[in-house]
Parts: sequence; C-alpha cells; structure tokens
Amino acid sequence: MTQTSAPREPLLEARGIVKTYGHVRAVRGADFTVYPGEIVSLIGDNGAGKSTLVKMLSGAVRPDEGTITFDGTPITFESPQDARRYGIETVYQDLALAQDLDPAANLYLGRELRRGGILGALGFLNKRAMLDTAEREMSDLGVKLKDITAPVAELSGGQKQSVAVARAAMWAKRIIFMDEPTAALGVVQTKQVLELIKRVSDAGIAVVLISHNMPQVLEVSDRVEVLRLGQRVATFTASEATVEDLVAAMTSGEKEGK
Ligand SMILES: Nc1ncnc2c1ncn2[C@@H]1O[C@H](COP(=O)(O)OP(=O)(O)OP(=O)(O)O)[C@@H](O)[C@H]1O
Repeated sequence: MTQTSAPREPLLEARGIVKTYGHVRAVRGADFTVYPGEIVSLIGDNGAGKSTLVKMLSGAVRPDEGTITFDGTPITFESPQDARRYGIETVYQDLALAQDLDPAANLYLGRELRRGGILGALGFLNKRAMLDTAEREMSDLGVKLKDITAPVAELSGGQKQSVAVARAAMWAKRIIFMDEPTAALGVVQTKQVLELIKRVSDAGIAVVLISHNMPQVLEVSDRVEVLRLGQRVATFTASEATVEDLVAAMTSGEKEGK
C-alpha cells in the first residue's frame, strides 16, 4: 500500500477484523487506521462493511477476529460505554436524540449533572449548569439555535444533526465516528455540519466519517480509506486524489491508493 501519511503513530489501528452474521461475511479481515486529530473518511459501496466496521471500532459490536490497538496498546471494547472511557464517541445515523427534551438535556443524556448535597442525593438535576455548559459548547462549535430550550423534535434535520455532533464533541477526547452525518441534509445544512466537523478536528479530536458523497469526502477529509467486500483495498491522501480515483478503488478493488 502506498505511504499516505507522515511517519506519526496511529491513534487507533485495526488489523484483520472479521465479523460474520450467519452466512454473511460482513467484514473479512479489514484494516483501518486513524491518526490523532485527522479527518478520515471511510468509503465503499453499499454493503462493503463500513457501518459494521465502525460499530466494532466504537464498541457496539464485538469482532470475531482481529486486533485493535489504541495509543499503541491492544484493547477490547466491551460496549460503547467502554469505548467512551477511551474518549471515543459515535454519532449514529438515527442520531439517538431524545425528541421531547431540549438540546441541553440531550447533550447530557445519560450523564446528567446532579446537584450536590441533599438535593443531589434526591436526584435533582442541575439544569442551570447543564444549560450554561450546553450553550457554551454549542456556541464554541458555531451551532446556532433560536431557542435552546425548545424540544429537539422542533428542530430542522440539520439542527438535530448539529446537536448530535455537539454532544459527541462535548464528551469525545480522542475520536468521533460519524455514520453518514449529512446524508439527509440540504446544501446549507450540510455546509454547516461540515464546518462543525472541521471545528471538532481543529480542537484535536480525530473524526471518522462514513460517506457516499465523494466530492464532500475530498473536501472535508485529510485521508480516505476504501473498503471493498469487507477489506481495506486502498488509502488516499485526500488532497492528492480525485473522485475518479476513489470510485475506481471502490469498484475495482485495486490494492493501491495514490
Ligand atoms: N446485524 C446484521 N445481521 C446480518 N447481516 C448484517 C448485519 N449488519 C450488517 N449485515 C450485513 O453485512 C454486510 C455489510 O453491511 P454494512 O451495513 O456494514 O455495510 P455498509 O458498507 O455500511 O453499507 P451501506 O453503505 O449500504 O450502509 C451487508 O451484507 C449487510 O447486509
């Protein structure tokens, strides 16, 4: 495989990952590499195994075979919560937002701040502190919402996506995985979410994107990794690749990147 990156140590490295569902070989010995702070896109045709691979790298699914190293140490993620302890967050396609709750409550979903003292013991939530931090977090990321206290159900698709990304950014220390973050969005909303992703990366957090939008992949990524039939078949430095290069690797399974 062609060398596409400076000689730095990977943050996360997967080798020979296998996942079989019954007779379906979803992932067949895939490799994958993430370097610190980079934006890397994972591309491949429908059914290439992208979502399954990301689920294994973020703790949602256990691989049948293969090794994952994080900061050079072999690890096994037992669950998404386990991966979170390593600073890894995931934005799934369904976003996993609580529609009845406002953005601040969603940012803290499952990790609510409770008041100290007797009120804390009684389980009262510290709503003021959550709202303040959520507002600061979203403003740092450039997420603009007219009413931060309105239920998420009332937001547009792009705003919902931004809340889901902001939540991941608030908790992620090292990597955010995003499964098709702009698939359902219009042009303006897509631009906003891509800007948000760049800000997250500027803050030193690596971002892994699954995307089918090749021009977008080249625009936003530092590197691109190509999966075909459950295996990595190429890697590219985004600034040196064309849409044609990516499509050729996805469809012909050429072993070499550019
Ligand atoms: N839970 C499951 N049970 C059975 N088969 C599965 C399961 N998850 C994935 N698969 C199969 O594994 C293969 C890879 O699926 P996966 O969703 O990882 O591909 P993908 O590259 O993300 O595809 P797409 O671009 O269409 O989302 C497919 O054949 C899919 O049907």
